[in-house]
Amino acid sequence: MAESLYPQDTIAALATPPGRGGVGIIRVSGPTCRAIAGSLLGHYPEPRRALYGPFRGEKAMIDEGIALYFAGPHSFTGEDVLELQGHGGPVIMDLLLERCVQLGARLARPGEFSERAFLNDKLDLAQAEAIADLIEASSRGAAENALRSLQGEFSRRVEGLVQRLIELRMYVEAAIDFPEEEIDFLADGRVGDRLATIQTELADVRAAAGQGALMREGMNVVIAGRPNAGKSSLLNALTEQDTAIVTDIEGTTRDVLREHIHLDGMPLHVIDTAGLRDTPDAVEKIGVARAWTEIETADRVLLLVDAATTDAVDPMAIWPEFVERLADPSRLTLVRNKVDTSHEIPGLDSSTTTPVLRLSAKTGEGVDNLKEHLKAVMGFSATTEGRFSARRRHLDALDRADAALDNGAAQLSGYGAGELLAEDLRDAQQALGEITGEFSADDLLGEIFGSFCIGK
Ligand SMILES: Nc1nc2c(c(=O)[nH]1)N(C=O)[C@@H](CNc1ccc(C(=O)N[C@@H](CCC(=O)O)C(=O)O)cc1)CN2
Ligand SMILES: Nc1nc2c(ncn2[C@@H]2O[C@H](COP(=O)(O)OP(=O)(O)OP(=O)(O)O)[C@@H](O)[C@H]2O)c(=O)[nH]1
Ligand SMILES: [Mg+2]
Repeated sequence: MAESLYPQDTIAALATPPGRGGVGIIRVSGPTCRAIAGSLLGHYPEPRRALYGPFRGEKAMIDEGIALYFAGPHSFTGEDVLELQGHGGPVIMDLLLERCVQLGARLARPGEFSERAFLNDKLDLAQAEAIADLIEASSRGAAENALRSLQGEFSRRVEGLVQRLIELRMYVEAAIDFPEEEIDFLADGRVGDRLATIQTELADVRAAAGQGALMREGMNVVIAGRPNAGKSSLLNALTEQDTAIVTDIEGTTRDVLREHIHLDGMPLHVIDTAGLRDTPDAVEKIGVARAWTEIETADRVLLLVDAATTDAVDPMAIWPEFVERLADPSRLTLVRNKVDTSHEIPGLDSSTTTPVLRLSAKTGEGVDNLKEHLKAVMGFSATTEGRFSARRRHLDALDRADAALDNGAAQLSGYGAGELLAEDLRDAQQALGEITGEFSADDLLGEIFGSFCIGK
């Protein structure tokens, strides 16, 4: 039986997607696995050896399938694990699961297998999250990144940083504790040098994690503007599909439309909105309010104007109220549409404060320039080297570690306060430890694993 730090009951769940499939797998983990296997199969299975035979129900045979047994701790969860690979029909799977429950298992919560693997030190938290990211990956690039994180690429880099921080803390704390040794560590450039090295490495990890999070989550781009500017036409041009209704009637689009595309593997969520105007129409009013909600939360806002209506390239000159309502105008790109009629040269003009893109949603000229521009503003680079998947939670932790180190560096150069430096180093270490789950609150674990699918 598994020697688990956390003695647990036995859990069971369908590991394959619900519905019909060639094969369906029920996974069971916990101390009663062996007994369940004995009752179901008629004898105890040998670990890690596929066993073909009948799965017995209480009275009648349930299925003829393959059983796989892993004796803890050499299993995915670190506990005893039994897999029942049967014919993939919902009735058979239900009967098998019900039988496991009769024999002492309970139904697993979402993510509970991975949670046990984490609690039994089979995976750290970043690796466990990478499993979910791998399953949810929406592009090859995202899947490759998740696999690298699962294999420990991200964790190793974080742990490397933690190791260096520990060494530096020991040095600084020794100097505080034994002032009589007269290690004037503040004058001693080594502390500053080591701190700077850690900061550089942290900056590298942050950049890589930022790319990883971008590949996982993508960016929200909202197309906004007056009625008839060509917003829905641009959505269709970007997705290369006839998704949105396009007419020359103002107020055609009322609902928010969302489409998902990829730019070199980066997910792009393109959002078409109702044309912004004051209107007595109750339905259109709601559409305009929804458009604003999207504009306020987008990563990037494309303010689309019909180039025939204005020569201006400064959004403040075109529509000051719009710019003022944006919380952060640096998210804005001005798109001058319909260059096929205005005869402007399509492409990006970044000589202005707000970047200006000229294109024609109708002919498609300039649309590729827009795609390049979107990748560039998100800092997306197409190299895959050294990349790994990361989540917002990880970026937050890296940001906090970075802020603590910045503080520490200021203490060192400004006041020479060793105690305060030591505290900042500890804070940085703590923040990094949250990534791998070395320090983690129960509610955080609940939140992370609760978002996994059942059977994972
Ligand atoms: N049938 C099946 N396929 C699967 C899984 C599974 O649980 N069952 N996995 C589930 O996600 C993934 C594979 N992950 C696994 C990870 C560790 C171990 C395991 O037995 N580890 C032991 C032995 C390691 C070894 O022999 O090198 C250990 O860590 O001690 C098994 C599956 C994908 N494919
Ligand atoms: N010549 C030309 N016409 C365009 C271009 N883009 C859109 N149009 C036309 O402009 C009109 C309005 O286009 P839509 O895409 O429906 O505009 P919209 O901004 O979504 O309009 P609302 O949904 O009403 O807010 C249609 O007749 C389009 O064919 C373009 O690049 N060139
Ligand atoms: Mg529209």
